[in-house]
Amino acid sequence: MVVPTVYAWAGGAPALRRLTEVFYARVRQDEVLEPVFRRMGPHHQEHVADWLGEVFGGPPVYTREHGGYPAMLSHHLGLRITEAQRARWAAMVAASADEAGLPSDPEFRSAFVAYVEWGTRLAMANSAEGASPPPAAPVPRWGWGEAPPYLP
Ligand code: HEM
Repeated sequence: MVVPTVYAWAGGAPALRRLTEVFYARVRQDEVLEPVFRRMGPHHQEHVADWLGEVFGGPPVYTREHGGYPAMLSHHLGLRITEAQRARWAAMVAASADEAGLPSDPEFRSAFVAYVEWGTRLAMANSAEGASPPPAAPVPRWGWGEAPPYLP
């Protein structure tokens, strides 16, 4: 049996759209994150959903329509994300996954939070003063890691 992508397991694009809708509604109410995202554009949450979809093995929509890795990187350069902001982002997206009805099985959540830990730490490092990350690279593709779903 073929193991599905994390993207398909999550519920595909509609599930990730629900996730970022819930997440950014919370961000707007959050004293730590609201100032960071005050000037986000009207399509920010859809673009982040498209990024996540591509990372988790879905179609390369972010690369095709929003500029791929170089664009994603450029949005974080110079933001000077603090550890408090990063940690809040990570905790809030995990909590939003519950409210958005993403799968709650151990395998999915393990893969999901592993990417979120990795991605938020990278975003923070790239956003630091004087950071010089590679300007071009492929979009990461995140799989199941050590614990894929058991499909007999
Ligand atoms: C896994 C972690 C993360 C992912 C997947 C992610 C994803 C993205 C993407 C795809 C964009 C560009 C949206 C577009 O094309 O319009 C973006 C922009 C942005 N991100 Fe992140 N991000 C992450 C972590 C963070 C963290 C931890 C912060 C701050 C606490 C942050 C703050 C921002 C801000 C403020 C923008 C908009 C900047 C602008 O308007 O140019 N991000 N993010």
